[in-house]
Amino acid sequence: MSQELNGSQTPTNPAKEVVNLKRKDYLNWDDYFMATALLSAKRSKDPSTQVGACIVDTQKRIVAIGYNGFPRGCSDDAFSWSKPSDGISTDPLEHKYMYVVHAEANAILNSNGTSLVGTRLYTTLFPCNECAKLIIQSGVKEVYYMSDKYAEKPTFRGSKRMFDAAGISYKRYTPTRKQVIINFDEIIQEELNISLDMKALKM
Ligand SMILES: Nc1ccn([C@H]2C[C@H](O)[C@@H](COP(=O)(O)O)O2)c(=O)n1
Ligand SMILES: [Zn+2]
Repeated sequence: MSQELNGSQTPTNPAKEVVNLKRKDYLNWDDYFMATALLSAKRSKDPSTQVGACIVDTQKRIVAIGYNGFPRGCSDDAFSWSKPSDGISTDPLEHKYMYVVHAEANAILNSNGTSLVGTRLYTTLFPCNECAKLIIQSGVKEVYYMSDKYAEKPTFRGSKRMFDAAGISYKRYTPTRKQVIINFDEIIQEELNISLDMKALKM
């Protein structure tokens, strides 16, 4: 028996199945933002610890990224990446700590005037006390970190104390996958294969 539709009804076909080719292994948001922080860290020239940070707004838009490096104009060839434990020099002016801008600080500076109020910061290393001050003052509300390897150092204990007082939440991030691979070669090869296929088809 056929049914008549009145003005407020729309025709539906419950028997029809939607063929959905949506990928299943796409990156989830958190892995994507932490991977962005990790990719950013790859820009760092620090020989011992490369740090990356990525700041994301409530609409899941990346508003800033940064990594640890020397300030603009302070060339990596003129300033040293050594540190006291290297035994190269005892002069603090020869150590990286005097000059390096931390990843989180660089990310905040790179936000270029965009409000960071209510944002979330993904960082590959827990923020130090100096970065914690900037994070708090710029309005970042949440911190996701990968490593807390310096947790026992007073500067890192100090940041937790400030975060607790300021109501900033901080959480160690556990990725949902083992790796994110970016294989330039594979992409180039795929394009070569396609153009070879096209040529073969024309012949
Ligand atoms: N949250 C942090 C902590 C440290 N950094 C930077 C500062 C140095 O370049 C490096 C640490 O060097 P290490 O003492 O491990 O030889 O990481 C940062 O950007 N953000
Ligand atoms: Zn710092």
